[in-house]
Amino acid sequence: MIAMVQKQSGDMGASLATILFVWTILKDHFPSILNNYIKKHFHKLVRFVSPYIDITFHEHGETFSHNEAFSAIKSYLSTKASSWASSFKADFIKQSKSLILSVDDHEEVTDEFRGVKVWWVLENKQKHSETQEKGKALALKNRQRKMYSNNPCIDGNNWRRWSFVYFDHPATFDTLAMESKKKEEIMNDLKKFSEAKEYYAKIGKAWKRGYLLYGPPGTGKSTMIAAMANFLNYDVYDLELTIVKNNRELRSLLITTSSKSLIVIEDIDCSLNLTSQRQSKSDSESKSSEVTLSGLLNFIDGLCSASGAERIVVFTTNHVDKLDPALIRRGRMDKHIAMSYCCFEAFKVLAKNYLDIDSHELFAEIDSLLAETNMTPADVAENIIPKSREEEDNIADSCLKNLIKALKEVKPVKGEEEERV
Ligand SMILES: Nc1ncnc2c1ncn2[C@@H]1O[C@H](COP(=O)(O)OP(=O)(O)OP(=O)(O)O)[C@@H](O)[C@H]1O
Ligand SMILES: [Mg+2]
Repeated sequence: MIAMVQKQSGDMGASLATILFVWTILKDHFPSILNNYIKKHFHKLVRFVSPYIDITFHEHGETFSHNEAFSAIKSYLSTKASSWASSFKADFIKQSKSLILSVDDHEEVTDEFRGVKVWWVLENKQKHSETQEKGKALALKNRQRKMYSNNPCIDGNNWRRWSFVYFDHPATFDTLAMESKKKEEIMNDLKKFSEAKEYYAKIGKAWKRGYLLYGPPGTGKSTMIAAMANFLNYDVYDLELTIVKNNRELRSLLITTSSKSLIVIEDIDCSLNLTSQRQSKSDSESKSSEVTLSGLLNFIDGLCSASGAERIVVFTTNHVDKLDPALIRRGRMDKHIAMSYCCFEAFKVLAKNYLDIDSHELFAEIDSLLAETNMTPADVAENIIPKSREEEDNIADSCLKNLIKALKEVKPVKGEEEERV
């Protein structure tokens, strides 16, 4: 919003007209370098003789906060505008229950304040707001992210629900050992989710997505969570259910999580033994924790519907078959991801990470050994880490030989053809 206030009148206005006239002639007849030079001084001159003062009121302040002055002017002008302007915008203003009419973009409203003439113009500076949006996104990207863990509730009044450390996990999808097709699918899914604010609002669903990561220990479930958080630039809330006493506490913890966060419940099967059998147990048997499956599900379902905040809920388990079907049904856990033993493609990611090699003469042998062996990426990684200083001369060679030896020691699991990572 720009207010042009009349400073002086008479001669000054005439001088400005003359300067503008001369400027038009100069512009057409001088080369661009000279043109720039004249331009600089021309603006100084115009400012000096101009009979007006321009005052700009931005809608948002430097810190992207809303400028109260802007709203006040908007309301003030709505009373004036009706007699001057012919094109209006109608909207709500904070703390006002009724609809406010305001001047449309570029529409001018003339006003007089203590004998001084003021022209008000609403200017929609698209570029400026784009810059603000970009600035906001950059600030969000560069903020230091946090990893929270919940504290037990000892004194209800002074309960510090979450403690945090700065989140600085190096895992990314690049370093995650997994088939590239599968990785891409997950990345696309995450990206789609993070850009779907309007879609969730349209269908009236809470802006959240549930992931279930399952697989044997050491297959990269926790590593995947770190990669997801890094990919999305989210905070992580590591929710330890075993120290949550009841549903009330659980709710209180969940509603204090912030937007753009991953809420993680690791080893969901062990956390509370939330299985069908558990539900049928009597209250006395399950009083160590009163968090119930239905409580957990309700909060997860209702989570963020009030605030419209963006959250991803991740459960991990080593035993997917032990989980209550209600907990993992589609719609609740939207995506089920099997994390499994190391395949050759996953091994190549690890070889690149740990040894910085893309190929090696021993790769073919490793390929066929991995195809008939169940070894986790954690074990593969452990075997290709250089163990001693002597290995430094030919690190890749000796580390790959270590791995081959270890693979040969692991008995092939016949008939148990599990899906590989
Ligand atoms: N898919 C993988 N990609 C890269 N590194 C991995 C992968 N899987 C395991 N690792 C390595 O092994 C270590 C252990 O893996 P991680 O903690 O992610 O396994 P997990 O599946 O969460 O195991 P658990 O079920 O015991 O919690 C990691 O720190 C990482 O170095
Ligand atoms: Mg883990």
